[in-house]
Amino acid sequence: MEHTHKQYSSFLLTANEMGKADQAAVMAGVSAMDLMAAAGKVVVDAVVNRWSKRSVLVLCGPGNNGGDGFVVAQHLRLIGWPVRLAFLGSVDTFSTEAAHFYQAWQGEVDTFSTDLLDQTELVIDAMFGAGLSRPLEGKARDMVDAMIARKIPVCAIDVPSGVDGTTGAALGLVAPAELTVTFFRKKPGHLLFPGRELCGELVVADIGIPEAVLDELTLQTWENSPELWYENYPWPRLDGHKFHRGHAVVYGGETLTGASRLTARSAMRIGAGLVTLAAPIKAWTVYATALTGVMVAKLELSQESEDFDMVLLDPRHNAIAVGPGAGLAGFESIRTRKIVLAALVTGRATVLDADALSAFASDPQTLFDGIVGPCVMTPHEGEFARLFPSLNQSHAEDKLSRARLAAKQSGAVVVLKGADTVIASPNGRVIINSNAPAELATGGSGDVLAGFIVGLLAQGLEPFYAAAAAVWLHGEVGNEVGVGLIAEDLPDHLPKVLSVFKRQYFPTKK
Ligand SMILES: NC(=O)C1=CN([C@@H]2O[C@H](COP(=O)(O)OP(=O)(O)OC[C@H]3O[C@@H](n4cnc5c(N)ncnc54)[C@H](O)[C@@H]3O)[C@@H](O)[C@H]2O)[C@@H](O)CC1
Ligand SMILES: [K+]
Repeated sequence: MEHTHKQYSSFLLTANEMGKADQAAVMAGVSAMDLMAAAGKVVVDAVVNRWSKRSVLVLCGPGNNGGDGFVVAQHLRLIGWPVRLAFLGSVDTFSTEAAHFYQAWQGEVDTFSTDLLDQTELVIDAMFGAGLSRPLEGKARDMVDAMIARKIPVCAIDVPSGVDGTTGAALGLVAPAELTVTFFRKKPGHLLFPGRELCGELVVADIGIPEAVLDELTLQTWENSPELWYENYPWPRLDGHKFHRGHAVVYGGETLTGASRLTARSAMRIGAGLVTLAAPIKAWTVYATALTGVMVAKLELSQESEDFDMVLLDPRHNAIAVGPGAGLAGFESIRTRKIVLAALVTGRATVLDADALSAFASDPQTLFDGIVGPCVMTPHEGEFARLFPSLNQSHAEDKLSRARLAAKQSGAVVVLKGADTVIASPNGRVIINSNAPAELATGGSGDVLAGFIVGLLAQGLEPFYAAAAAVWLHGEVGNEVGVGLIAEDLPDHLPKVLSVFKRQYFPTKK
C-alpha cells in the first residue's frame, strides 16, 4: 500500500507514532498549545452532543491527558455546566501547555477523592492517555473502582484510563466509557479487545494536525476498509470469460462434508469463474448430489493426494483451499497433511484453514517450509496457539504483534480470527477488521470466509488484499443478515452486499 491520500483515514497510529505525528505537527508550525486547546474543545463538542447539561467531575492526571482535562473543565464551566475538577499530579511537572491550562482554570482544584462522585452525573476521564505505562495504583485505582461500582457515565479523553492505546490491553482495572474522544486518527487499541469495548462510542476528531505529517512516518497498520483495496477489486468484465475469473479448487473431506461445500459455494458467490471440489471417493456421491454449479472431482481410495496432484496439473486451477472438513481423525490427519503439502508445492495461491492448520500442530515447521507461493492462513485463537505455541496468548504479546510475528515466521498472510480479526502480511503490514457483528461467531462462518478468500485469489487479487476484502465483506454480510444468522445465509446474501459496495465505490460501473 502506498501512502496515498485515499488511505489516510484508515491509518492507525500507535501511541509512539501519535507522539511523532504531534512533534511533526509542531515542527510544521502548529503550536502545541493550540493542539491541546483544540483537543479540549472537540471533547466538549462531543459531550454536549451526547448529554444534556449535568453535573460533571473532570479527573485530571499528571500528563497531557490531564492538560486536556483542564481545557474541557474550563469550556464546560463557561457554557454554564456545574463542573468540579480533581487533579492527580503537580503543576510543577506539567508540560508548558498543560501548566498554561491549569492556570487558566477558574474553578477550584479538589483533592482526588471518591467522595467527589457523590454529586456527579458524568465523569470526564482525563487521567491517563497515550502515556500510560503501568496499571493504575493508589488514588487513581480507588477512583476507578468507585466509578465502576457506581456505574457513573464516563467520557474518556483519548482512551479510558488503563487501556493501552497501542494494544487494546487493559493494564489492570478500567472504568468503561460510554464515549471516547480521540484525536487525528484511531489507535490500534481502539479496535482491539478489550479496548474496543471499554471505549464505548468512539469519536475521532480533527485538532489541526496536518495530514502531511503522515508522510514523515512509516506506518504499517490500518483499519480494514474498502479504501485499502477497492481499486484492485476484481469486478467481472463485460469482455471477460469464466476462465479470466479463475478456477478455485477446494478439498472436501470424507465426514463433515458441509464445511467444504460452504467454502465452494462461497468461492462461487464471490465470483470465481469455476470451482472444483475434490473429494475422496467415499464421499463423492454426497458432494455430487448436493452441489450444482460446482464441479466435483473424485480422489480414489489410498491415492487421494496423488489424485489431488493430478487435479492440480491443470494450470488453470489457480487457487486452492484446504481445511474445512478436511479431517483429523486417525489416518485422515496424514491425508490432510499430504493434501496441504501437495497444494503448497504448486506455488499457487492457497488458503489453509481449520484442519489444514491443526494437522501440523506437532511440527508446524514442516508446514512453514512448504509455503513457497502466496498463502493465506486463517486460524482462530485455538488453531493459532497450536501452530505458533511460542506466540500464544499466555505469553502476553498483544494480538497485533502475535499476528505480525506469525506471518513473518510462516511466510503466509495470517488472518487471526475473532471479533477483532487481524490480517498480517509477512512484510509487517497489518489490517485490523472492525465491522464483524457477534452473529458471525457461528459454526461454518469460517468455512465461508475461506471460500471468499480463495474465490478472490482465483480472480487474481493478491493475498493480503484478498484476505482483507474477504474479511470485510464477510463482516458486511453478517451485518446484512443480522440476528438469526446461520452460515448458509452468508454466501447467499453476498450479492446484495456486493451491489451496495459496487454502487458506493464504483458509481459509474454497470
Ligand atoms: N498526540 C497529540 O497529538 C495530542 C495529545 N494530547 C493528549 O496528550 C496525551 C498524552 O500525553 P502524555 O504523553 O503526557 O501522557 P499521559 O497524559 O497519558 O500521562 C503521562 C504521565 O503519566 C505517568 N504515568 C503513566 N502511567 C501511570 C500510572 N499507571 N500511574 C501513575 N502515573 C503514570 C507518566 O509517568 C507521565 O508522567 C494524549 O493521550 C492526549 O490526551 C493532546 O493534548 C493534544 C495533542
Ligand atoms: K483518559
